[in-house]
Amino acid sequence: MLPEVASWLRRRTSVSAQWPLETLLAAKGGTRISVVLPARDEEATVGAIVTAIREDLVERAPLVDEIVVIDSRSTDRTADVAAAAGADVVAQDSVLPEHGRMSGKGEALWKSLAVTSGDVIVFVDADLRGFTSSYVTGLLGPLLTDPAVGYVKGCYDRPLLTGDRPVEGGGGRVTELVARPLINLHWPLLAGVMQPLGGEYAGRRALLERLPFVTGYGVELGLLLDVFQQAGLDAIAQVDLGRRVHAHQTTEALGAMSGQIMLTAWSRLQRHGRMLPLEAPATALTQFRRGADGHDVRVSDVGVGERPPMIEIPEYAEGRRSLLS
Ligand SMILES: O=c1ccn([C@@H]2O[C@H](COP(=O)(O)OP(=O)(O)O[C@H]3O[C@H](CO)[C@@H](O)[C@H](O)[C@H]3O)[C@@H](O)[C@H]2O)c(=O)[nH]1
Ligand SMILES: O=C(O)[C@H](O)COP(=O)(O)O
Repeated sequence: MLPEVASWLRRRTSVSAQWPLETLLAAKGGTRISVVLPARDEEATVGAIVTAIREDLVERAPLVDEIVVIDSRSTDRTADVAAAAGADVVAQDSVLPEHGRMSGKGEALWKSLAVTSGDVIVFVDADLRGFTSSYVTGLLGPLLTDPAVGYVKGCYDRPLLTGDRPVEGGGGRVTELVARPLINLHWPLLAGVMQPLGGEYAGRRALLERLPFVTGYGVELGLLLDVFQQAGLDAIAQVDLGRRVHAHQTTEALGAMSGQIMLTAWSRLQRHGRMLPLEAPATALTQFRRGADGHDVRVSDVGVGERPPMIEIPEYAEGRRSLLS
């Protein structure tokens, strides 16, 4: 391991228990905090997550100022369940409609910047099981107590739920098979980030609004690489949140996610001058399924789009200016 990585790990890794609520309340001062949950068809889990945050961090202690669920074109009761649990629910496509509709998780997160007011924003996936509010307090710890930190990633143990009992350490397959090797190959200084794709992280608005957001599942890798490029390793911290259990996607779906991750990495290699300009990679992914007469071919487009930094959107920038004046 590079000495810089070992040093970063020592200085910038903590565990959520190190950040008790009293410490955070004392450090919060006038900092507004938003929690954002992107959600597509998460009626089974979103309610319990919103309830835990509302009860522990809004009602019992005034730490979180708003909980916003971005409803990402759900076809189930996600919006109703989230609203009943106490979240402000915003339909992804109702935000900045004049800027069109892109799709996927990254689009939901980008749009969340335009409808929240926090100085610090905490993102939490809406498909987590066994969620506790210590996820949120843990992620807030370094941000509320150290002005040099701008971005905090969660890390955790990730079991794979299959059959009767979980396979410990078996989850996070795209992380282990695609993202981590890519990061170690091209961005070795980021090798200490234990869960680069994890969906639980927090950042300062002043930083997030200056970053482009990749659509789809490239958003986490894009943000991590861009924060590193713009703010440097020391602006990043990570907090051990314990264990993370979520709904697993099929291997086929993870293949498409991996394609998006690789294309995102490729775009940053080009943009950050780490690779000679080459012909753009193809975005068609060919996959196979056993059919009645041999193999059925499925071709999907795993190309990712990109939204510009939110601060470049006139409607948003105008709102920010009037807030600050
Ligand atoms: O179009 C979409 C797709 C997903 N989601 C939500 O985003 C979160 C994560 O999506 P999910 O499909 O559960 O992703 P995972 O399979 O869990 O993928 C992991 O890896 C991805 C790639 O880095 C990250 O985006 C995820 O946060 C991380 O959990 C969930 O709340 C989804 O409901 C949306 O809001 N819109
Ligand atoms: O983060 C990942 O690597 C992907 O979401 C896959 O996770 P899983 O292997 O736990 O389903």
